[in-house]
Amino acid sequence: MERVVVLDFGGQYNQLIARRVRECNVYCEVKPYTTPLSELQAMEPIGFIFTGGPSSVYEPDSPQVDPAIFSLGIPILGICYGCQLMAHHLGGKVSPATDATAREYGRTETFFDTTSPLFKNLPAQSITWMSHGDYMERVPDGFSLTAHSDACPNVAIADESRGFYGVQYHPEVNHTEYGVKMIRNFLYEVCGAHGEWTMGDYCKRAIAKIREQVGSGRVLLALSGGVDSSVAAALLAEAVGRQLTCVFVDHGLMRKDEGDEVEAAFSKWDLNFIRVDAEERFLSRLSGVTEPERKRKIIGEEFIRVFEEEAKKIGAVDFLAQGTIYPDVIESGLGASATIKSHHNVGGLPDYVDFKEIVEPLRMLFKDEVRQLGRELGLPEYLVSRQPFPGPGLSVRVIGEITREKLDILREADFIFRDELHKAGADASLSQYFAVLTSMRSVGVMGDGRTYDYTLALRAVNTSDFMTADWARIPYDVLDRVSVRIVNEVRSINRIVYDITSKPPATIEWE
Ligand SMILES: Nc1ncnc2c1ncn2[C@@H]1O[C@H](COP(=O)(O)OP(=O)(O)OP(=O)(O)O)[C@@H](O)[C@H]1O
Ligand SMILES: O=c1[nH]c(=O)c2[nH+]cn([C@@H]3O[C@H](COP(=O)(O)O)[C@@H](O)[C@H]3O)c2[nH]1
Ligand SMILES: NC(=O)CC[C@H](N)C(=O)O
Ligand SMILES: [Mg+2]
Repeated sequence: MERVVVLDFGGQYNQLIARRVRECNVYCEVKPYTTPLSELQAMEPIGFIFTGGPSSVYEPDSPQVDPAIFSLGIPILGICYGCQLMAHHLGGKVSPATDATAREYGRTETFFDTTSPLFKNLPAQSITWMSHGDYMERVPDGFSLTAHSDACPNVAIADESRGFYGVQYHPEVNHTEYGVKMIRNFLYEVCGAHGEWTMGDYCKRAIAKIREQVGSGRVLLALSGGVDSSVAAALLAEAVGRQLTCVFVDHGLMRKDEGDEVEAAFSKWDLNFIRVDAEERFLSRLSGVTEPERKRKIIGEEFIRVFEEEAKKIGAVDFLAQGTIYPDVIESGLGASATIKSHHNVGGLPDYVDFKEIVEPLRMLFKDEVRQLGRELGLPEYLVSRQPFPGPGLSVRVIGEITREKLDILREADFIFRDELHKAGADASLSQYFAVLTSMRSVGVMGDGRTYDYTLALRAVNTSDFMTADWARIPYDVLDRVSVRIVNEVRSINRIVYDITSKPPATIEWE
């Protein structure tokens, strides 16, 4: 299948670049810039995209590429740092911009040479989104200038004969008006893509691949009832039928009534389904643990131990399947980006796992692609469009030490928040919403008496990719109803706050 390799230099929007390419029906993968050239070549890409990144190419330890990449005859699109890197390697000069020259952040009116393949059929003037402090002082030989802004003469460069294109702005972000069209032009006009990446095709290929990997073996799927593992269940059931057993672990960190709801939903499917009550063992291992990464690692390990035990009971299970998706892999610290959180199913996995092989049929898909695949497989819309719920569950929503009592308080409060949002018809437009027990106490007054109780935080965000997010503007009267109900109906909470931070700088979950 035709593919593009996105070479990661540590930019914030790298996942977005990959998503945009896939939206244009071309498959792509993100690889760290340190990947050996031979490995990149073996992937037989039709094009490379070099991402942005925080470094400056002229610094001694800045990320570099094997210069031989420029002799492969494969087109390259460089974005920001990636553009500067290309210029630097091919004989141009990159320098820090002084105020007088071209340091640009944010929306920028930009002027394009529409005879360039990258800007074909686009307006000659539009808004781009910039974020750079360096600029190309000298453009390499063989390159022409194909865009400029008022502040900067060198906004885009091109060497059509070699298929090398560089842009100083970020075409992948929504603020760049025609960004996706420019990426599409690179793929179709420059790399000669045919657009082979569609969900229907992916579904067929994934089923064939699972059959080939698993043969007549038995598979245990870790099923949470969330979107990813439910889609994985449908896909695996299609591929290997009764060779599949789905194991749902009730770790005592679920939301109110969730365990029973998952069991009820999946008992109706034509599946081998097992619910394991593991509350006691998870809570006892988490007792006294306060550090978020430590909690995540414990949960990741305990999950695997439960799966191993269940596999022994079934007998002759060689394969452990999980609903891991691409952002789980990327966010767990692949490549040049920093590890923000260890996802229990990737970075949180213990060193030793007693299964012959792991099956992760969604490992290369983004969330919206998983939802699309679910629809392709005929899953009901309510299941496919649900808000995500993290594997470590409420353990990352009780700050610090987890106790049964705190979990119960949080479950009740979280239920009221979700219930009121649903009644107000506000839930469908939110990407994710939940309550957090901060474990902080403060003084209040109730029934003329002094209280010294917990502060609860409410969080609701909108996002398309969960990599960046904005806090949701929930109407005040809805927040008011939630607040009144929680302080009245849930004991031990006397103060409620609403989280108004975006991601970045915060993350969606509090731990
Ligand atoms: N309680 C659980 N029991 C069994 N497996 C689980 C449980 N929680 C998580 N997993 C496994 O870990 C994977 C990652 O969890 P994650 O929450 O990202 O996905 P999900 O629950 O399937 O979907 P969603 O992101 O929509 O919640 C799941 O796909 C599943 O394989
Ligand atoms: O399955 C999961 N295992 C985890 O360990 C995990 N941590 C965060 N999340 C979910 O990922 C999205 C981004 O979350 P953050 O902004 O908090 O990193 C949000 O949707 C979070 O709910 C997880 N999902
Ligand atoms: N966003 C980026 O890739 C920034 C690249 C480079 N460090 C600059 O500031 O110009
Ligand atoms: Mg989940």
